[in-house]
Amino acid sequence: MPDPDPSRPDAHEAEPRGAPKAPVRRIWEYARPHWKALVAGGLLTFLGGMTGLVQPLVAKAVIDALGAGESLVGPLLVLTGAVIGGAVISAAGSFVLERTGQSVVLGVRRRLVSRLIRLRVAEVDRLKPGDLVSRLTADTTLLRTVTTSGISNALTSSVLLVAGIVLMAVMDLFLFGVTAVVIVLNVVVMVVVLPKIGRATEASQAALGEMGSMLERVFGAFRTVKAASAETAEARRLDEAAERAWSKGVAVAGWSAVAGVTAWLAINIAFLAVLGFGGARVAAGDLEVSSLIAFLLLLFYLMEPISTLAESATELQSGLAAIRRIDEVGELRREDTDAPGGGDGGADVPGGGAPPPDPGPDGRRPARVGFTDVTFRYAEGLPPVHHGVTFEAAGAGLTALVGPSGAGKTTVFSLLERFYDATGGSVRVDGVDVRDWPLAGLRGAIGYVEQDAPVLDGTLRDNLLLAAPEATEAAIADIVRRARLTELVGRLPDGLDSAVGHRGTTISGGERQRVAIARALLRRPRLLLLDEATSQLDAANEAALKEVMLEAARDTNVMVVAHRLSTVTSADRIVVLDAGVVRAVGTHEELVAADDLYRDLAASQLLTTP
Ligand SMILES: Nc1ncnc2c1ncn2[C@@H]1O[C@H](COP(=O)(O)OP(=O)(O)OP(=O)(O)O)[C@@H](O)[C@H]1O
Repeated sequence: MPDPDPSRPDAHEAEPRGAPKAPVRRIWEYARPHWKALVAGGLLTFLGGMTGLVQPLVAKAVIDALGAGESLVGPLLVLTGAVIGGAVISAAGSFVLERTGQSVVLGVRRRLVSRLIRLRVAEVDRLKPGDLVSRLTADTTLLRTVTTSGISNALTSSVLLVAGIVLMAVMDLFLFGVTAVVIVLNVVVMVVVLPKIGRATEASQAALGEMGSMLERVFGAFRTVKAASAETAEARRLDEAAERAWSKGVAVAGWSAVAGVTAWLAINIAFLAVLGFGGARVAAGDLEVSSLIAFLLLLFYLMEPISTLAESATELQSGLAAIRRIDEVGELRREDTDAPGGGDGGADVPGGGAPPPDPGPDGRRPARVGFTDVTFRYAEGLPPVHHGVTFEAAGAGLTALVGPSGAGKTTVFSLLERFYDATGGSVRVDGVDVRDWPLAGLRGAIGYVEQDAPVLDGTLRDNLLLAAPEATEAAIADIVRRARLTELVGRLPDGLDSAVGHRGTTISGGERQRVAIARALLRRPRLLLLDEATSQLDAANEAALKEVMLEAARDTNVMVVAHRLSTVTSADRIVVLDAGVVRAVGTHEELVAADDLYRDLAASQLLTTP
């Protein structure tokens, strides 16, 4: 048996994370796998844009030809070709970019799903699932805009702008100087406005996430909300969050408008300035009219790249806000629940590398469970739940955990499933510390029925097969019979293929517990953990399932948490937990004779007289 090493939990902790990367680099990391498509789309858009650049030059040629009395056919044909060709190329470019944006989002969503589904239980306990959902949906959608139009538009507009500026400088250095002053002023305004857009977008997305969490809270306890007549109060909370999202959205709109109008004003002021100064120079005979017209056309042509650049910068800020929220999910600790060779290998809580212990010739050897001096607290700052729990539950048989509410019984199961790691001592299955088991192997050996026996949205069959997707029809039929589900299956319109509703809303609490027990048994576990699994059953069904439990205990290590001692009087051993320590272990008769707390518990349930 490996000796517990107090420093060990740290060995399983996350590697220290590196310094946070610059957000623009993060955008590039998302886009990098698609760089070829991005370059292709960007090039097409750029080419489409360049055809526009030809237009002022051809217009100058047309005017010059008019003045010289030459034919207009050639320049007009070139102009028409440039317009049509430019339109087709631009459309192709925009499709390629849009497709790339969708692919980037797909990649991000896949990565997020893979991370979310593998989060540590402790992380999900403290987070709000509604907010996580909004990160997967709303924030990734925001990212799409950046990677579609944002990056490539910014690049192509910059190139077009530079090309236009060079052309201007070549055409007339003085007028170019006038234009440059106006454009620099525009850039200064942008530098001030853009970070405000980023911050407002992030706050707006956070408010959306908050709405998701609130909705989840309401639908998670819908009947309670109704019964408490709390609809109005809950709706008000949702309204407030919606208003927060609205006000931040309005702020984004306001700052985006400032950015847009600044770009527009810059071009128009530049136009007026060029018209004024250029007109004066034409009047003085220093500049040809055609050159002034071409310069003005060029200026108008640059209006589009400049406003696109402003738009892209705005989108980029929104995308960065989304990336910050998406990246926060990457910071959460997750576990390696994949079979060896599976997963992405980057888990913060890896399963141990030791080969799982031999499960016996038929894969059904009952597991041995051992706790030695286990200490545990749920989080820093919270009081310890276990103060040194020690007990053995080896081989086949029924072990019951009893004790007052809050004594730490469910926590014993959570440590066995490795939802949490003990802070000290050792939790062993088959003599191997659970941290040394591959996680998938450990959980594969265990069947677990949670306290509130959740049923997932889907059919009854989906629910039974959740932990044992390969189970045969015969095995399912056998489990249905043993878990006393035959009557339910017969009553449901489509038998096993009937939907059981969101959280099992169309079946009763007792039926839900039986479905959960059947699901755990179908897996043919070597260790079966039942947490208050029969608390909602009527006397007849409880007696029947007690039979099932005892039958399973013949070749499985079955551990049950029970408040109703009637369920466990025939257990092979009863572990009495009180305030995080094991105060006694024995059979019912031994404990009634030797342990005051157990005797009181038994007496209060009329099993014995004090
Ligand atoms: N996820 C959690 N985060 C923080 N504290 C928790 C968490 N789960 C349980 N606790 C606390 O740990 C203590 C032990 O809880 P546990 O559920 O193990 O008790 P229990 O003996 O199973 O109780 P019950 O019989 O009422 O189900 C309780 O004080 C509880 O409030």
